[in-house]
Amino acid sequence: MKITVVGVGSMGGAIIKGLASSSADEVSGLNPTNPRVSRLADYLHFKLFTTASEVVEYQPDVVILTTPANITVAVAKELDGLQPNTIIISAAAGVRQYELKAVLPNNPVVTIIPNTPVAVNAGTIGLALSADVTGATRDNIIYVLNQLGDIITVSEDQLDIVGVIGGCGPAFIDIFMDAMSDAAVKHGLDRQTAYQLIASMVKGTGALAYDTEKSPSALRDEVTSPAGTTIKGVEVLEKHGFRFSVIDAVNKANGED
Ligand SMILES: NC(=O)C1=CN([C@@H]2O[C@H](COP(=O)(O)OP(=O)(O)OC[C@H]3O[C@@H](n4cnc5c(N)ncnc54)[C@H](OP(=O)(O)O)[C@@H]3O)[C@@H](O)[C@H]2O)C=CC1
Ligand SMILES: O=C(O)[C@@H]1CCC=N1
Repeated sequence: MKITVVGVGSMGGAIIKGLASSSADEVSGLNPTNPRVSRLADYLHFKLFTTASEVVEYQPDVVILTTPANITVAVAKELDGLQPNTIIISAAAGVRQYELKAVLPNNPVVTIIPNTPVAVNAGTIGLALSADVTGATRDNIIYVLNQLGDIITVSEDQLDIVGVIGGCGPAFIDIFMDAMSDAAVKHGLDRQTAYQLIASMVKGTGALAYDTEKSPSALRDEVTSPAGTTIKGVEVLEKHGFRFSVIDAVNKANGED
């Protein structure tokens, strides 16, 4: 399958890395001339276009839109010569299917919110299908996204909150990990050992929750030994409003004033 990623920035680059490492497909990118992107194309060996008309001429089977959200509809409009069965997968946060359908009326359109771990095929991808996406088209979308990580299928009106948790979530976890590494350094660990320790701990915590399907509170209870060390730390997190900070970060990222 020919897959073209339009907009090779943080997200587009992560998707290309994920597809390049696992895919038997022909992956390409479109980005205005930019040395950073040229270097990535050389490194990962993908075909790089610099104009929409080159992509139209190339006739990919799947186009993944990862351009800045505010220009994504205009970028999609430039692709209006694509063959009608080219699947459009938009990753632009907040851009609705009807807006893309208005400029590409003949193409199947779905919206996703992926996250940067797609680069290592461990992504979380919120997917909103549309009513006209069925059969082989739907199967091809699932085939492409499955290579990048877990697919969470939701209705389009749920995609914003799925995007905040799954898409913004890695940044929130990164801040937590960075703070933990400062604490580890304060208590004598070197920075590299701290990073390795924390990344492993977060990976394992996620894997345990995922595999056992236990609730986070049940898993926390298994760690907090009576009169032990963990509960002392939990008390401090509660005292400083850690939970409220997390809930309110999600509120604000989801557009609440
Ligand atoms: N970052 C993330 O974790 C996530 C991002 N998204 C979505 O992905 C999209 C991109 O975000 P992100 O990667 O963070 O942003 P970036 O700014 O890192 O990437 C945007 C890319 O688009 C390129 N670009 C600009 N104009 C055009 C154009 N006309 N045609 C083709 N490419 C163009 C830019 O090129 P140049 O730099 O050369 O100007 C840049 O490489 C957004 O819509 C965002 O909502 C969704 C989920 C998660
Ligand atoms: O910050 C953003 O707007 C994008 C969407 C989800 C994650 N990053």
